[in-house]
Amino acid sequence: EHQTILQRLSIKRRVIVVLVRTAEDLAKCDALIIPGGESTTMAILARSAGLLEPLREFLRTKVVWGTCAGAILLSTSVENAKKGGQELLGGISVKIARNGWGSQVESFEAALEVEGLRDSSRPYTGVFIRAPVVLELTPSPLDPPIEIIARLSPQCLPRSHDLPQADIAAGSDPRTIVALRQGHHLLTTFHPELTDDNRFHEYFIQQCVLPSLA
Ligand SMILES: NC(=O)CC[C@H](N)C(=O)O
Repeated sequence: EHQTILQRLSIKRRVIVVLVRTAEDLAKCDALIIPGGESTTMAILARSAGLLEPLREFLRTKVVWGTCAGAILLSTSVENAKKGGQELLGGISVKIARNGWGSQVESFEAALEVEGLRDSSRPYTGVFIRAPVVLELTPSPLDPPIEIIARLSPQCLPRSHDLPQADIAAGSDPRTIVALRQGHHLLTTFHPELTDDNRFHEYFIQQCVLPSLA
């Protein structure tokens, strides 16, 4: 789905999309999207494909965007990991909870206002499927700062939420954060590839990837 959207973007510079299954595929890339799926399985498969270390190395210098399970892999610490643990790649200094809004039946959509998106006052539909929840921002003083680019608004929180009203109203609860950037990485807890709206992928190419190649 990410590939389909990237290929239909109308930007001047052509984007060549490669599906990454091996370290050789990865070596061809300037930037990477780690898609949704199942983070524990993805980490196990990445290990057996010999991709974990190449991915960690890639993260040190290149642009990476993690969506949903990909966002979990990009985090530095995880709660609610499966028995046996969860290997992470790290790269973004957040603590995240797998399935933080509940199970499949609690999946939901929410209208988001995303900072920096083209036509940003037009809501962007976030699709949340067994989505992770950001529990805490944990940058050390030496880490690049974290920029929050979208939060769930009080009216759009899923029914399963139990967040304190005062913190939601103040926009200060980290659990309402659904998109953020740190250094050259981007994290979204929802699935921008599952909408017809190209704007998030356009943002990724224009605001994250192209500047890194300049
Ligand atoms: N839609 C998704 O990517 C779900 C993520 C899944 N809950 C996980 O833990 O990996």
